[in-house]
Amino acid sequence: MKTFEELFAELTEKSVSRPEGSGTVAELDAGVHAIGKKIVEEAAEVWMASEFQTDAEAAEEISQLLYHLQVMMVAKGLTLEDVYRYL
Ligand SMILES: N=c1c2ncn([C@@H]3O[C@H](COP(=O)(O)OP(=O)(O)OP(=O)(O)O)[C@@H](O)[C@H]3O)c2ncn1[C@@H]1O[C@H](COP(=O)(O)O)[C@@H](O)[C@H]1O
Repeated sequence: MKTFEELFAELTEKSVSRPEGSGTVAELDAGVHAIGKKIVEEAAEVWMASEFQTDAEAAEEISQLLYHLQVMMVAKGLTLEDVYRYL
């Protein structure tokens, strides 16, 4: 179990250290366009799971959407504070 902040710190570190086999590194290398498509795909899965599947499945899809949003933040060089200031 990890928090939103802990995941962001992990992804930021991986974007620098670029460990072999990291899906995050591969996604960052694919670029903003590809990450954006992944976000749209995961958002649709959140909608479908929330409307038609179990709460646990909805929660899992939401976690995946949050992950891909964080990858976009790292790709754009945005910090948590850059986003939190609008919450
Ligand atoms: N939380 C996540 C996470 N959520 C979602 N995903 C990715 O997003 C994909 C979404 O799954 P789908 O159900 O859409 O499966 P899919 O369509 O078959 O996925 P693709 O083949 O299209 O990638 C997963 O296969 C993962 O590749 C994640 N990948 C990594 N993390 C965490 O990010 C950290 C860094 O991971 P690595 O960079 O892989 O080391 C670790 O703590 C991981 O637990």
